[in-house]
Amino acid sequence: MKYISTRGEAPVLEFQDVLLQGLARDGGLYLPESWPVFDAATIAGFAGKPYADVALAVIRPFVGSAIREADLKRMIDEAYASFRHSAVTPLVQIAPNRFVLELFHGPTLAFKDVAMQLLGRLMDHVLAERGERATIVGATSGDTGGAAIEAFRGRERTDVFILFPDGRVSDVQRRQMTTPTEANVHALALKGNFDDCQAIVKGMFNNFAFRDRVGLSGVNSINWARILAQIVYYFVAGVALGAPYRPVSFTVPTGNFGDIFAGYAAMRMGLPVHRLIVATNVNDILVRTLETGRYETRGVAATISPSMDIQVSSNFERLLAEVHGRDGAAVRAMMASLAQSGSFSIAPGPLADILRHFAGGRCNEAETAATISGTLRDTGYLLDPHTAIGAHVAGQLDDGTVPMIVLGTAHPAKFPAAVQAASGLHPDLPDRLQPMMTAAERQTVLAADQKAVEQHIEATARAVKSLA
Ligand SMILES: Cc1ncc(COP(=O)(O)O)c(C=O)c1O
Ligand SMILES: N[C@@H](CCOP(=O)(O)O)C(=O)O
Repeated sequence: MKYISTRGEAPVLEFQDVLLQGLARDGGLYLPESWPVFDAATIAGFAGKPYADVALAVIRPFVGSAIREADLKRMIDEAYASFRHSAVTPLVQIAPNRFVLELFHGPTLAFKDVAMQLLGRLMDHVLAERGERATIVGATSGDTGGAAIEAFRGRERTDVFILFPDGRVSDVQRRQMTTPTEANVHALALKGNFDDCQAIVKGMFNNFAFRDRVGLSGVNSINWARILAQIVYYFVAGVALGAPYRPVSFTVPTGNFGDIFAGYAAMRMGLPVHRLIVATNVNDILVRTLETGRYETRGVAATISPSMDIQVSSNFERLLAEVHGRDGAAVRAMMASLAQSGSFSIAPGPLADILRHFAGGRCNEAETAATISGTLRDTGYLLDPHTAIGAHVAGQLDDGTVPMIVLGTAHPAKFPAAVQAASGLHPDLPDRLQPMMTAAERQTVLAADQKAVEQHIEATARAVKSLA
């Protein structure tokens, strides 16, 4: 399988290089040259199979001959053995024809583990084969950072630097990043918001001299392998509820558009998907875009669903590339307008294409809290604030024709203050995570300034390398 950039001007790459690159050198995001398509019999055959077996079947066509099948299988088996539920991503029914797909049974209690546990192993494998090291960077609004650090801590071939907005993540999220003691882990608290962190990460990828000097790799969902691993659970959930013989719908708590783009990919690969519903908090740029065809950034408000406090939604560019027939010039024009004026418009044809599959709804702070308390009262099920946004929007937009699957993106114990305020219940962390709540923290506070971050990384990454 070959990969091309959404902006059409970066080298065409094989899987191993896409895995290590992160952002394409033209500033775009990599997409597979074509979508592998499974026939109905193949999809039906996923029913009842272990998660890791479905993962191998879904992921293998994208990897091709880049990694030996036995190695790929071993890494997938190991990645999902680290999950605390035998189904890996179980479905729980919360209402007639409505389900939560629990994606938070991995080591850091968020859906990011599903991809990151595999990504860490894949990167290590490719780096070892090449005899190389990499400097991993990531921007986080809370969950990607902890999952990345968990996946890469102590790995010899990588130093991992995570940029997070100081004071804007939950205590649990921060401690997941600041308490690991391994020398290759670096938590950077930036004086800004998530969009500042993400812009600095992208800026570092666009600084080719720096990028090449430190061997930069990215673990945000700009990295295709992140999306790839997330496609799997759409198939697993879909077949559990009747696909390919009947369609299903998904409502996805959305920020960077990575998770829901994985659902779009599953649909392109043959999964019958009735609708993909984007659910946002009050930072609703994507919902406004679906309503008006105009993508327009505004300030970011801090909410009780901090992981979704995002304006610049990276993976929307992948969808734009799809609905513009992979026309790199069209994507470049929209992204240039975004960089210059903070906005761009989508032409009526591509917008209609998007709206054939996607709908969107928003959920404010009071509605989030009311959904947590109402769902607990009616069903006994405790939602985290992000999943609650999905549940609320599903309630608004579900047309009731097919099973609706709400993606359960985090465990409520990651956001105990918000959950307790809404429901009166204090969700406890699992015992294995309790020690970090009293462990010493280690972080570096920096201005939200690309140069400052680059200088810190260059100095620190070299120091760690010279110890290795
Ligand atoms: C708990 C949680 N829910 C939802 C999201 C949004 O997912 P995405 O950025 O893939 O749209 C995130 C962050 O990415 C998250 O951490
Ligand atoms: N919500 C995310 C933001 C980064 O998203 P990613 O999927 O692009 O890594 C987080 O929790 O960090």
